[in-house]
Amino acid sequence: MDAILVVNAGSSSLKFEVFAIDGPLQRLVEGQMEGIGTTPKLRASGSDGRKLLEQGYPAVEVADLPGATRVVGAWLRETQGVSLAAVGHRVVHGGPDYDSPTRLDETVIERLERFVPLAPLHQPNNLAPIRAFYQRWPNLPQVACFDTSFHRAHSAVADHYAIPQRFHEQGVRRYGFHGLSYEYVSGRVGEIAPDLADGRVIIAHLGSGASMCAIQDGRSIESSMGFTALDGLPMGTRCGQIDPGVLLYLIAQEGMTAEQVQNLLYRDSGLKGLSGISNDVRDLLASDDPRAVFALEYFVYRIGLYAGTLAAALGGLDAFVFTAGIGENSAEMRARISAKLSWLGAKLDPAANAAGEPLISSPDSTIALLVVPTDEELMIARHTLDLIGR
Ligand SMILES: Nc1ncnc2c1ncn2[C@@H]1O[C@H](COP(=O)(O)OP(=O)(O)O)[C@@H](O)[C@H]1O
Ligand SMILES: CC(=O)OP(=O)(O)O
Ligand SMILES: [Mg+2]
Repeated sequence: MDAILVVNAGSSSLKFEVFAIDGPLQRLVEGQMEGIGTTPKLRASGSDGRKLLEQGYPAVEVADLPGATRVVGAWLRETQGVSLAAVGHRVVHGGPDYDSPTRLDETVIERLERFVPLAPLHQPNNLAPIRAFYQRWPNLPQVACFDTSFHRAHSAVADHYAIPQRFHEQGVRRYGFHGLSYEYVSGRVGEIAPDLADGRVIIAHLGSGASMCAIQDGRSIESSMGFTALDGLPMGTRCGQIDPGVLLYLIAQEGMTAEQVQNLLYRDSGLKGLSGISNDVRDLLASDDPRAVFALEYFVYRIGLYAGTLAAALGGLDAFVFTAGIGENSAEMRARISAKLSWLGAKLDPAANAAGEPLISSPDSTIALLVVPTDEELMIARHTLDLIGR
């Protein structure tokens, strides 16, 4: 059977999904290789949730992402009887050049390498399986789908920092991320509530990485994230918006190196840094430690601030949409965030919120509140299929 493999590679895991393309796109398998380089374990399940595999591997066999790619590729071919027509990859940074999904070749891969410093936590991991597939199966079509593409039509004022223009020309721009998620969710909003398709909508992608996007007429006009996926909301381990003067202080007064600052801001900050307990909202909700309480209060407060900013960019607001791990699964967090939006006329329907229904606002709310599960992988599969002309 002809299929598309979708790959989303992180720092210690390789997530993948397989879609049949013989008829309409149909999800067949989803899985991930976790614990790469330490205690590798491959799990996979069918689209009905049925477990297909759970197997450990020696660390030497799956020492890195290329190793994980080979093991996953072999397992799919040998046991799942799929013949891959193409591989679609999530690539976090497309820089200034790539405003749409792109067929990968040597030249494109080389260009994407240049954006590694712009997304040090994501880009090298995204590129490793691309290279591994390219070496092993050079004729297999591969497509890069970028987190940044959906935001590339931002106005010049939204795309700039107030530093000399030459930096903008070098690529120091406010890109925005999570674009595949926003593209999918905004499409779903138009299906669920057609009157919102040309409305003013804020989508809050609240996962371990978190950002918010202002959408007008189905297009992104502003994002809480900028040059890198560090900006905007505080996240599991990332700081979010910070005065650049703090960085100068860390370097000049604390004598920190660039690498130390990078680790501090990407890995030891956010909810983890504030609470000293966990980066996981579930742990913080379950804790009565005042630091856990404070970290969540801070998170909700900052989401409220960005709602104001993005509503200003939109010149008003018709809907606020929750998505990703926290947004889809935590009624408690949705309730706390919605309370911060009451000045915008938001009123929650507690029963609908508890049920996680798509529409969770009450009839007298002046803005619609929605919960829309994201599906970045389906978006990648669709783009990949389009690009290989099937
Ligand atoms: N029931 C829940 N309540 C609160 N937070 C949750 C719940 N389920 C998942 N999360 C949060 O979602 C985060 C992961 O979101 P997800 O969108 O899967 O992130 P990513 O794809 O970036 O790894 C976890 O860190 C966790 O904090
Ligand atoms: C861009 C980004 O933050 O991605 P993730 O949420 O997957 O970390
Ligand atoms: Mg995610």
